[in-house]
Amino acid sequence: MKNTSGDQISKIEVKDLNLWFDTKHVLKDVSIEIYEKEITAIIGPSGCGKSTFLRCLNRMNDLIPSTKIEGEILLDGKNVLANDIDPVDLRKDVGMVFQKPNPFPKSIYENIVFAPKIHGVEEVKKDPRTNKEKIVRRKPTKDELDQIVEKCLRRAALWDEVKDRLNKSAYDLSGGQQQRLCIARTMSIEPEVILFDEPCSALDPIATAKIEDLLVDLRKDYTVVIVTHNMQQAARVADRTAFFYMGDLVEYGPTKKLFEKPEKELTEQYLTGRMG
Ligand SMILES: Nc1ncnc2c1ncn2[C@@H]1O[C@H](COP(=O)(O)OP(=O)(O)OP(=O)(O)O)[C@@H](O)[C@H]1O
Repeated sequence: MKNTSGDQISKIEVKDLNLWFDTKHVLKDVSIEIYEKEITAIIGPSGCGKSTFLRCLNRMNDLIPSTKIEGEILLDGKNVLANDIDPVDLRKDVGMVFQKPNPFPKSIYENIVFAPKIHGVEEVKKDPRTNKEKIVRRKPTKDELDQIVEKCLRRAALWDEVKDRLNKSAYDLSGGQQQRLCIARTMSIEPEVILFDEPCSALDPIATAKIEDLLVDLRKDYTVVIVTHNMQQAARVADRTAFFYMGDLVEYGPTKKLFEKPEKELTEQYLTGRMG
C-alpha cells in the first residue's frame, strides 16, 4: 500500500528499543519501521532476540517479571508502551500466532467464536438526544457468530476441510489444520497486525507450504511480522527482512536485496552459513 507520493505507509515505528531480562541486555537500540500490508521477516541465530522483539510489539513480555524496556513502539503513531495502553486492547489490534499450534480444547466453532463472544461486535448507533453516531460493542447474535466462523475459516483456507465438522474437537485436526485454525481464531476479532513466531517449525513441508501461501494472501488485508529460523521461508514470503545478531538489528531492507547483496559482513556470514 502506498500513499499519494508512492511511498510505503509505516504501520509500526520502533525507536531506540532496549530490553533487559534482569541484567541481561537482550535488545539493543533497535529502530525499525514496519510497513503496512507487507510481510516483514525477522531472522538471525538462536538467542539473538527475534522472539523477544516480536513479543514487544503486542507487549507479551509484560508477562515476564523483571523485564525492563525503554524506547518507543508507535502503532499508527501511538506508543504502545505507554502506561495508559491496555495490553489486552492492544492484542485485539495486534494478534499473535505461536510456534506450536495451540487451539483451545473446544470445538472448531467454539475456537473461532471465543474472542468475539468476550469482546462483542461493534455497532454504529445514533444517540437520539445528540443525533451523533457512536460505536458501541454488544453481544453478537448466533447468525453473526456463524458468519464470523465461516468468514475466518475461509480466510484461513480451512473452511472446505472442516465445514461439515464444526462441532468436532479442534484436537481432531492435523497439526497444519490446527495452525490454520489458530490463524482463523486470531482473525476473529479483526486485528490489523498479525505476529507469527516460527509458525511452521512444528509442521511438515506440505503443511508449511499451505501456511506460506496463506501468509502471502493475508498480506492483502494485514500487516504481517514473522520470526523464522528458515531463511528460505523468509526469502519466499517476506517483502522485507531484518537480520538480528546478539540483540542488535544488523541489517534491514527489501528481502531480495538483503539476500543477494547484503551490505554488512555479518549478514553475509550468516546467510552463507559461515557464522559459528
Ligand atoms: N523469560 C526470559 N527470561 C530470561 N531470559 C530470557 C527469557 N526469554 C528469553 N531470554 C533470553 O533472551 C535472549 C533472546 O531470546 P529470544 O527467545 O528472543 O531469542 P530468539 O532469537 O528468538 O531465539 P530462538 O531462535 O532460539 O527462538 C536469549 O539469550 C534468551 O535466553
